[in-house]
Amino acid sequence: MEAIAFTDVSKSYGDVLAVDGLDLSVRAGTTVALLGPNGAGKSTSVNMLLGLLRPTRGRVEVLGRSPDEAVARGEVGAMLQSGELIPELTVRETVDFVRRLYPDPLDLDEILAMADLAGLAKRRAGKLSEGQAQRVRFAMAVAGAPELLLLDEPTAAMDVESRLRFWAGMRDYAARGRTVLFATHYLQEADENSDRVVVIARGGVVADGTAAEIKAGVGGQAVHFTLGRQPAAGLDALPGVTAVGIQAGAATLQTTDADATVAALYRGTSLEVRDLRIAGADLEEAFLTLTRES
Ligand SMILES: Nc1ncnc2c1ncn2[C@@H]1O[C@H](COP(=O)(O)OP(=O)(O)OP(=O)(O)O)[C@@H](O)[C@H]1O
Repeated sequence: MEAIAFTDVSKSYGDVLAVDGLDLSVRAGTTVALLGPNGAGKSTSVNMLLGLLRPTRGRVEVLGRSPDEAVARGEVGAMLQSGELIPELTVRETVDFVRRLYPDPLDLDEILAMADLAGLAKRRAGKLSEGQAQRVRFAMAVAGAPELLLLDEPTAAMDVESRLRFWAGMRDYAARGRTVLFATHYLQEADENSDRVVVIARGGVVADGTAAEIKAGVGGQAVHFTLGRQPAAGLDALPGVTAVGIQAGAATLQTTDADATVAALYRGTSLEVRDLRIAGADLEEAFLTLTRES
């Protein structure tokens, strides 16, 4: 069963085309990271899944229904980029208030434990740090035990420790067989917390797979070595080389054929090459290659 289905979806704001012919389906039970640079169309896509925005063209389905129906049935939980809490209510009161709106909510203490809020249950919402308030928003999003959980840049205001705790809570929820889609710019978060990474740029999908598949698909390698004060002229003409970077006497050659590049570096130049190292493209390089404006 598909939890999410975008079929040839476009969304324009006036003459800005924010989402451009998006086709994406997500099987129930999967955790998907929607990764993309600023303005790629992530929030617009999430808001269409919630029925907050209507597509200009195409069809959006959530759990086999229209977004409005799925939301009305309490099947979708969301943590959006903003959302004020009621400052006078305690954390416990806030979460309990929300869970009572749903037909079959999770147990209150279970929610507080999952969102790592048990120690803050009596704190008034107005006294929370921004990272703590984000954990309350997460608790509110899972309170109704939704089949589909949507998280739009959930860790934006969190420090390292809060992030780790947050992702542990998210994985706990996903492990119950629920579908989770989260939007992020953080490559590492996408890599570590999803089953599938969908990279979007300019409103469309530019790569889709596990983080390992995306890295392999870009296929490039990097040859690093110490150049010191020797001249760098000619490095860009070596076989396979697509880009040359020199920083503080250290050279990095991006290449499509590391063997040919290294062979030519030793045989075809008179450079004294030291500390040579070959590395696969990491997700960051893959992301930059995929989303570069051309
Ligand atoms: N209400 C709006 N009116 C006009 N243009 C908009 C509106 N909302 C978004 N846009 C534009 O649509 C494009 C996609 O925006 P969107 O917020 O979906 O991207 P995003 O991937 O979520 O970006 P970010 O990572 O910065 O949150 C951008 O060019 C943005 O400027």
